Amino acid sequence: MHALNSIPDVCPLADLAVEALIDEADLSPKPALVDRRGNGAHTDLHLGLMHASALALWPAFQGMADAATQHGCIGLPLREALGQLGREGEADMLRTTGGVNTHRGAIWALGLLVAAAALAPHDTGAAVLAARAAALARLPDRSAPQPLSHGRVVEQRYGAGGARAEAQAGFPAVLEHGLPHLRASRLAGHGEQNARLDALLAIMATLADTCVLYRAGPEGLAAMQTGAQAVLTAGGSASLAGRRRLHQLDQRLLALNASPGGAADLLAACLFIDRLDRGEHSRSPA
Ligand SMILES: CC(C)(COP(=O)(O)OP(=O)(O)OC[C@H]1O[C@@H](n2cnc3c(N)ncnc32)[C@H](O)[C@@H]1O)[C@@H](O)C(=O)NCCC(=O)NCCS
Ligand SMILES: Nc1ncnc2c1ncn2[C@@H]1O[C@H](COP(=O)(O)OP(=O)(O)OP(=O)(O)O)[C@@H](O)[C@H]1O
Repeated sequence: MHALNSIPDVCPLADLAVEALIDEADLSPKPALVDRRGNGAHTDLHLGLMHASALALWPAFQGMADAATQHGCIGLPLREALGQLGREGEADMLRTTGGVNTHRGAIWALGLLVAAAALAPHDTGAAVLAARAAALARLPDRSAPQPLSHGRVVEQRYGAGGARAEAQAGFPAVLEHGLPHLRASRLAGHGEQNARLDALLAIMATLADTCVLYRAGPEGLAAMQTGAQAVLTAGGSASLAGRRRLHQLDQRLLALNASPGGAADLLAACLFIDRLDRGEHSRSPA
């Protein structure tokens, strides 16, 4: 276990991961998710809890960066060290939130990406970074317990691969959808918040989000994907027509209790990858 008062110096990679989580939580208006307006479809979450959880994860991300630096290459020893650190991070999260799952998927995605960045701190372009994270995710972790998580239930019921498959494939939802939309919206002058919302919507439009599948089944998933695409087709978050569609999507997902938590995690991963791709960690590697 890590103690916050034992943090040595500023760690850019762990800082970037925590900042990505806080930026994701603060982004508003997100459909059916916790944001500055409220709790979305979640009775047990609120923005303060998301912030506290994000901050509590700093030592776990720092530990993952350190482990990658120490091991120095992709292989089973590093994979198993990361698995242990990820589970400790989850325990830190649950202690902080009183048992509520605020960031399980995000610890997984960002943890792999932090380790991938620390392995080669001067080679953190989006594609190579995601490929290294994917290689780590594909390695088996012999010590991993196999609890019947919501993701496993949904995998058995609908064949959705969820957070594991997304990471093992190199985060296609981020690289092929989130990141291109983030940058296209910025280039179009839509403003940073609208660009981030468009990135989230682009991820939602294609993702098999196991949070949504667990809570609302295939009907909920279809509502999420078609509703998100409708916002983008109408002109995105910066347009009046897009904002109307976004409001309709929010109402529809709330009615279905369908919170796109997996898409939210991947938006945080997208913001992290974007900043590394732009060289924002180069002051000091880990
Ligand atoms: C792989 C994880 C996410 C467990 O996955 P599983 O699907 O069984 O769990 P669960 O139902 O709790 O879902 C996890 C979360 O993933 C997110 N998610 C849902 N769908 C998706 C998707 N398609 N893509 C990405 N993330 C998704 C959601 O936020 C969801 O809450 C993780 O908790 C885990 O096993 N960690 C072990 C520790 C480890 O190995 N860490 C090493 C790297 S840090
Ligand atoms: N802003 C956000 N609002 C809500 N969920 C988010 C947000 N950002 C990320 N998430 C992700 O959504 C997941 C929480 O979703 P959910 O509450 O459905 O989880 P669960 O533990 O599978 O289900 P339940 O709460 O029904 O037991 C977390 O893993 C978290 O990473």
